[in-house]
Amino acid sequence: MRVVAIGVGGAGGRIVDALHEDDSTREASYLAGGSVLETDRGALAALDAVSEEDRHHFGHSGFGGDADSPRERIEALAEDDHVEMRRAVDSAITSDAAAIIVIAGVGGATGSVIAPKLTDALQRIYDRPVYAVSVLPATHEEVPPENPARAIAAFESAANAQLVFDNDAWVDDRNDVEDVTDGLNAELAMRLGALFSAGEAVTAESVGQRVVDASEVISTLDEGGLATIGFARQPLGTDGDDGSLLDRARELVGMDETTVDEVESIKAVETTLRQATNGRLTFDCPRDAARSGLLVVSGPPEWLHQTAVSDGQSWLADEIGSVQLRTGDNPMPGGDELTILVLLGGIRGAPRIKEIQAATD
Ligand SMILES: Nc1nc2c(ncn2[C@@H]2O[C@H](COP(=O)(O)OP(=O)(O)OP(=O)(O)O)[C@@H](O)[C@H]2O)c(=O)[nH]1
Repeated sequence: MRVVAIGVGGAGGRIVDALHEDDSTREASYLAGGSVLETDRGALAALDAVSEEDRHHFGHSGFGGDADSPRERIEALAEDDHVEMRRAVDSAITSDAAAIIVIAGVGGATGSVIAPKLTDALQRIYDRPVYAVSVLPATHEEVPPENPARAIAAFESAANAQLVFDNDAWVDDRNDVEDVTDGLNAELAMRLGALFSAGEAVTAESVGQRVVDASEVISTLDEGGLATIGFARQPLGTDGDDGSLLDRARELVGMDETTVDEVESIKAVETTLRQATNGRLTFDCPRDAARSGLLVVSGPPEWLHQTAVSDGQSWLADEIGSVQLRTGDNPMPGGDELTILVLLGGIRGAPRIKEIQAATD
């Protein structure tokens, strides 16, 4: 599924940069374009992969200079420059993109004010879904509580859904977020990349038996609310001293290079799926809070036995208690790992969000 990524503010810009990096490592590109809007010239200049023409500085109108808080200043700027901002990103939005994603750290003033307004403006013009990627601040950061609270609420009405990344789940409270942003952004970009590149097959051999196309991702996110991504990988090439899983599986079937035993495949999918679902999600929430789900199993075609995939689907359906579960496989000919991506959508009433909203009461 091809997407255009629009980053707003410091976090938004760096995450678009990381998506470009991730996209360049994939066999089939999912990033149709990337654009960044930022008030801080230094942060714009520090980006690597975003082209010069896709970096847009705003805030030069001088409005908001006498505002009481950074948030009020950005609100005044947004009022003055909103048409200019929307036009600035228009050129990145190409017709081959099935969706637009607007990315921001919602703890800051720029991201929390501008990104929901931009989402609303894009939603009015383009006839394709506009998703927010909201990065929540870690609890040990000192951010004005109204920034995340108001941004989450504004995205709820402006975006088709919010894919959430919670820094709190990923940053140790002894660390400053700014010291670990490269790792956080690479992780988020890898998970978004795994979601959007599923189904972007490059060869006939890599077309799955149950292909995940753009409409499956869109339908999963159609439940609105929040979404979170789980991910796990299992190397098939090395398995400690016992020889590789791949080798052992091939031995079981008489050294046939292209066949993998069904039982071995079922076990590998099950273990990896449990890690993806019960391990760290981009945003932690009770698994049964989801109203929709998407399971994507990727790996060498000989490992993607239909029984293994459908057993995995049954396990996940039980775990999340959702009837709206879509499943697909994504064959990677010649690959040496099995990866599982779980997208949970339609999440509402998550404890972490209630906490953020309560902080402003
Ligand atoms: N995951 C991640 N989080 C970040 C990154 N940079 C900042 N953050 C988070 O996002 C919040 C907002 O920071 P920025 O994006 O720099 O702020 P901004 O939107 O530019 O807004 P102002 O600088 O306040 O005008 C911070 O409080 C952090 O929680 C990043 O590169 N990755």
